[in-house]
Amino acid sequence: MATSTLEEAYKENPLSLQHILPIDFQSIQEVPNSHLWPKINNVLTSHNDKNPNVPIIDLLAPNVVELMGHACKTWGIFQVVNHGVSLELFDEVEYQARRFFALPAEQKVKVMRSTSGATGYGTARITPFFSKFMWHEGFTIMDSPLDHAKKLWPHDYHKFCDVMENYQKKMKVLSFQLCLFILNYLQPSQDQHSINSFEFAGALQLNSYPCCPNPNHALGLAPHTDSLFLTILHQTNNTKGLQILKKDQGWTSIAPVSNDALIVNVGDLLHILSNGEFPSVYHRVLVDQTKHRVSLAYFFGPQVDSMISPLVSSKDNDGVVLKYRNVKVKEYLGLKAKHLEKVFSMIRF
Ligand SMILES: C=C1C[C@]23C[C@H]1CC[C@H]2[C@@]12CCC[C@@](C)(C(=O)O1)[C@H]2[C@@H]3C(=O)O
Ligand SMILES: O=C(O)CCC(=O)C(=O)O
Ligand SMILES: [Fe+2]
Repeated sequence: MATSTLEEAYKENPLSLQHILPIDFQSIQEVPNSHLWPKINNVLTSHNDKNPNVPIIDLLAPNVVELMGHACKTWGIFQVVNHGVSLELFDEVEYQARRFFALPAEQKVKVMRSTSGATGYGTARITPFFSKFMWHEGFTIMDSPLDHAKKLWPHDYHKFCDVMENYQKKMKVLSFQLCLFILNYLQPSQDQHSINSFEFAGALQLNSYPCCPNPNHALGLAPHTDSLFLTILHQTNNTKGLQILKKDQGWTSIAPVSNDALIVNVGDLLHILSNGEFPSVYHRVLVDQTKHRVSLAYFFGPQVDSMISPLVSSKDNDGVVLKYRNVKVKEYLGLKAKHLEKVFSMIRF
C-alpha cells in the first residue's frame, strides 16, 4: 500500500481562494482585464513535408519500442493508435464532462477544490505563476469522484462515477503499457526489473475551454510542462488548440487527431528518469471564439514516495554524466508547486 497519495503531495502547498475559483464563463460577455493577455502569437502552423505533424505510433507495430523512444527523444509528444480503448467510452466521458461544465456556477462551486486539495473543480494549479488568468476551468479526479458527484446530482451520480472510474482504469493499463515500452528503450536488458520497482498513481483532469469573445488575447492554458511520467490526452470532437514549443519553429499546433488516436506527452519525471534524453514538452492551449473545447488529460507517474534517479543504460555506464540528482516524487512536486519550471535548475548537478 502506498503510504501517501498524490493528493497529499499537494497539501503542503496551499493556494489562495482567488487562485482557485474560475470566473463564471456562462455569464461573461467580454474578456475582463484579469484575463486579457498581450496579443497571443497564434498563427496556426500548417503541416507539410518540412513541418510534419507529430509521429503516429501503432501500438501493435513490431518496432514499437524504437518508434516510441525516437518520438520521445525528438518530439516529446506522439499519437497512439490501436490502443484498445473503445470509442464509446470517450463519448461517454465527454458527455459526462460536458454535463458537469454546463452546470450553473453555483452548482460547480459546491465541488470546488479546497485550498490545500488536489481534486475537484477549479483553475489550473499553475495559475498563481502568471499575472493573467486563463480561459479555462477544470475538474480533477483521483480514483472515485463519488463524494463530489453526490453533491451535484444526489439522485443521479452513478453514471458519472462509473464512467470516470472506468476511464481511469483503462488509462492506467494503457499508461503502464506505454511505460514498459519506454523503459524497454531506455534499459533494454532491465525493463521488467525497473518498472516493477515502481508503484503508480494517476489523475484524470477534465479541461474546459469555453468560447472566448477575444481569442487573440486569451490563453486556455499558459505554457507549462506536465509533472508526472506521461500524460494521455483526448481532445473531444477534434477541436484544435494544443500547441507545443518546438526549438526551431516556435509554437506549433498539434493538428486535431483522428477520432481513434490519443496524444501522449512526456512529463518532467520521465525527463529526469531518462537523464534528459526525453525532454518534457513545453505546451499551451489556445481558445476559440465559437467552439467550447473539452479535453481529457490522464496524468500517470510513480506513487509519491518513489525515488526517481536517472537511468543510464549499462552500455554507456562509464561515458554518461548524470544530469539530475535523485529526487522523491513528493519532493519534486513540492518544489514545482513552489518554483514551477525553476525546479529543474534546483535538481540539476
Ligand atoms: C497530478 C497532477 C498533474 C497536475 C497537478 C495534479 C492535478 C492536476 C494536474 C494539472 C492539470 C492542468 C495542467 C497542470 C500543469 C496543472 O496546473 O494541473 C497539471 C498538473 C501537472 O502536471 O503538474
Ligand atoms: O487541453 C489540452 O489540449 C491540453 C491540456 C493540458 O495540457 C493539461 O491538462 O495539462
Ligand atoms: Fe499539460
